[in-house]
Amino acid sequence: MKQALLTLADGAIFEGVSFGAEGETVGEVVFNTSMTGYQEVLTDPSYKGQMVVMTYPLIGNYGINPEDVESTVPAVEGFIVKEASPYPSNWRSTRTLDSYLKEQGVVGIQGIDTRALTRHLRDHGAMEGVISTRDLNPDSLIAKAKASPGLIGRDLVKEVACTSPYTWREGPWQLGKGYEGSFEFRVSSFELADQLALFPNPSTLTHKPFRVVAYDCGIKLNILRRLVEAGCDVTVVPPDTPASTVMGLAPDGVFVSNGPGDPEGVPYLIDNVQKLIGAAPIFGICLGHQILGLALGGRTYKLKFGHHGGNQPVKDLTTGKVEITTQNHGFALDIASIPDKEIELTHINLNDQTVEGMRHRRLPIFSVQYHPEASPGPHDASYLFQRFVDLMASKRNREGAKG
Ligand SMILES: NC(=O)CC[C@H](N)C(=O)O
Repeated sequence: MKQALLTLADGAIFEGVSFGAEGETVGEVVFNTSMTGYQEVLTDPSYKGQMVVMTYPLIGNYGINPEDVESTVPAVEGFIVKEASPYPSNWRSTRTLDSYLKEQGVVGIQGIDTRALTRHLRDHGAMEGVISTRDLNPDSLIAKAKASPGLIGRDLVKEVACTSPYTWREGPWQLGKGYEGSFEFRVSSFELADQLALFPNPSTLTHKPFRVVAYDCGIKLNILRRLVEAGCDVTVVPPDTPASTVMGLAPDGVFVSNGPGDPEGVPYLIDNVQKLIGAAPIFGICLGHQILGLALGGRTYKLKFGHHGGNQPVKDLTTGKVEITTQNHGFALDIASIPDKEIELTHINLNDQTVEGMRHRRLPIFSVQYHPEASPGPHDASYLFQRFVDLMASKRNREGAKG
């Protein structure tokens, strides 16, 4: 067993054992309270720049399968667990967590007191850390953690977002069937010919499916699958795609995805979304919600340790219902800072009363800070995909009535 060290920027030291890849890695350390779903956590692109400590003490017990990923490669900078199970037991498992992390080059550490680490992060806030199997000198590692760049102001979106557009037609996973439909990767420019290839013939456009253009800031695959399930034909575009190009695709609606890091680090996307306000129905999830808030002239700020896990209680103020939600964010929106007084708070977090959702009273715009696509986690918030479709349908009906 090879020794590994985790140090935090404030001088805290945790001694453990290497698992996954050997080496050295730096990132902001955050804790995730999901009991299962470690594959989805590892591959959620929003974790770029961060290392995750799982609070559940046994991780890896149902192994790794090729289907439960939220992007093709892991995004986490490092993985921290109490105990990594070497004996997975599940009919879908094809390998161990340890061998997967080794193959993917993700540095992990196990055998540390993850409860103590989590309490430390709760008390002192999420902070930079280093895991190393190479350098076991605590002072040198603490210095490296202190010197690391952190998340504030950095554009991590460009490291995980697509660089050319593609269409997506695959629906959610079903027992006995797997994923429905096929995912088509299309590298194209936005010339007119491509637009016609990307979307059905204009004469059929008044019927389903709804044409959605999704800004990819590191989009989780299950969001795309849930949009398809709700009746959308999705074209995914890079975050620097100009608003005029998006409108040139004549979308029924625009989606703005989750993504890593500080929302203020992606000013070009804020600018694009600002130009789309009032032009098309818009739905934002997580980073997309924060970007929408910034585009509306509001402000975002960093939470002390954020919300990461599948057990966050949220109240929908429009229905009075409480839902248990999946979350993964370290920044939040200050809704009071939005000058447009037509913006309404729709969802709050019942643990700390922070903003979890908003909508515009007149325009077809809404967003949530949490993850209705779950993956991993509860499905209580699936209705939000239907809300998006309903907004697009009523816009179509209005336009149909006019025409
Ligand atoms: N999942 C996300 O989209 C995260 C949004 C943003 N990076 C945050 O940490 O708040």
